[in-house]
Amino acid sequence: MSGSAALPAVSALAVRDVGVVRGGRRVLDGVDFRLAAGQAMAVTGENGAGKSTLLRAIAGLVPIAGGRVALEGSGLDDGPAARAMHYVGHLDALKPGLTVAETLRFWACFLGSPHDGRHRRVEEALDSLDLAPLADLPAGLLSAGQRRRLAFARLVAVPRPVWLMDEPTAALDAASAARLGALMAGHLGRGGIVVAATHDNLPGVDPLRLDLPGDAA
Ligand SMILES: Nc1ncnc2c1ncn2[C@@H]1O[C@H](COP(=O)(O)OP(=O)(O)OP(=O)(O)O)[C@@H](O)[C@H]1O
Repeated sequence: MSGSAALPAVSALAVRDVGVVRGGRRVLDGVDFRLAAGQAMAVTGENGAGKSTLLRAIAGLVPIAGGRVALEGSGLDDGPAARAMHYVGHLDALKPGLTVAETLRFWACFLGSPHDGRHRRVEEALDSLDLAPLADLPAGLLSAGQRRRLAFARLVAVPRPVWLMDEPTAALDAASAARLGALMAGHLGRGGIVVAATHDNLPGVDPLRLDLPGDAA
């Protein structure tokens, strides 16, 4: 397994008493946890409990109505720090006309640092998610599971310490889920942090658990 890049330092992700209001309704209330470098959290709860909302709030994609999100030890701990995080949601934002390799090159250039060996990282990303045989295929022709693998390849192409993953194993077959598990385990081993909303187990990872109540109202 590849993806051996050193990560920018983050000693912990602290989510302190976070609340979120959506559509005039309180969806999350008093969510509070801290993950140290190397730790993973599986966020569970019934449909509508707020799992996706929590990930998006941590990523700074939806406003929080109270509390705070901090990346300790990074110098970025005053509020959400998007450039230290990857958010991989349900909808894989892929341009259908770009090939798999072009997509990864675009991400590496657009999101990565100019000094972090972009070309090598793109090769690593193709390899890590078994995408090399699909490198020249337009993203619009990929199957659901292949699209998902391409979305996760971004995590390798652009190293960031915090991975926020919404239903990461959805649409993945057993072999791809195992690859993803190995990728997550490697990330944690290098001091990364993972928060995953999931109804399933996370293969190869033994996460802490946060079960959101069904109705925070
Ligand atoms: N843009 C929005 N505007 C208003 N309400 C929203 C919006 N997005 C989500 N919600 C509401 O927020 C609540 C939490 O939704 P969320 O998608 O976070 O749940 P979830 O736990 O991820 O669900 P699932 O398991 O079905 O994916 C739901 O009641 C949903 O209707």
